[in-house]
Amino acid sequence: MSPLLEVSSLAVSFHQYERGLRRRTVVALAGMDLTADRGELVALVGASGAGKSLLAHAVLGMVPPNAEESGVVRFDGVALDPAARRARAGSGTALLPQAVTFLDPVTPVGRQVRRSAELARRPDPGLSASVALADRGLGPEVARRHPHELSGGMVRRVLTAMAMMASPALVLADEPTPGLPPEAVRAVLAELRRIADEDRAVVLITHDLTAALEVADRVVICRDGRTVDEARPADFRDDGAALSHPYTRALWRALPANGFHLPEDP
Ligand SMILES: Nc1ncnc2c1ncn2[C@@H]1O[C@H](COP(=O)(O)OP(=O)(O)OP(=O)(O)O)[C@@H](O)[C@H]1O
Ligand code: NI
Repeated sequence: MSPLLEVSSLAVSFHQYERGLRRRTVVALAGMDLTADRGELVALVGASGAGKSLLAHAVLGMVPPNAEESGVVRFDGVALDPAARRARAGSGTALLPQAVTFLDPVTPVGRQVRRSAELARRPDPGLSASVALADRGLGPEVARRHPHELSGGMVRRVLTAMAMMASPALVLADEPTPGLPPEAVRAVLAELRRIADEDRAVVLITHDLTAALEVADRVVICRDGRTVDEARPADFRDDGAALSHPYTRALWRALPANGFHLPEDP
């Protein structure tokens, strides 16, 4: 059976005009491959600029207008063009965004979660919003607050409550952990794991290989707009001898706990 999400040879380039009419093409994604099935948490790991967020935006059918896309994105074995992928966004596919800027700064968060419940056509949006927040340890007092009155961990929980309102089959979490204290990081990862265990597919985009290894079923490694390797968390151990790709080994050995070897080290 086909996996829920299958991205094959996805490429994205940007056309930029510089100094008058000279056109320059920047290849941002040069061949990304990724699958994620229901019940699976797949970590997409790679350095800054590797193309992780762009891949997520392409899956949502939302690459910027000056971009040109090629490759295939399938859902349940059916290739969907960007417009069809956009039609799924917010319902079948949810993005768990990186930033608090996704929230409206002047509206209490409870109202914003309620708005998501309305968009998801929940029969009782107010009740759905309270339950979704309460499930995440956020009571009515927190629902009345504005985004700037919440901790980073609380903001993540509000964003998750909003993203999950439509009961999406696929969740794309773009860097959900930076800037959070360790216990909030653990809570975010545990919630993503729970979401996958509810028979949804989760793609966790992160720089944080250590965090990814704690919860992922598979780790997909990308570099310079390409998928270079895929490994199982169990392969990341000792000196990395079980990892087949040199770049993956280098990422593993560069972790502080493994001695900070520079990627050039043998
Ligand atoms: N609108 C755009 N116009 C031109 N280039 C872009 C645009 N958006 C992204 N890029 C380029 O695409 C490449 C991939 O960017 P992307 O944001 O996907 O990286 P990333 O892996 O998510 O990095 P980070 O970990 O820093 O978030 C980068 O080289 C970036 O400069
Ligand atoms: Ni990114």
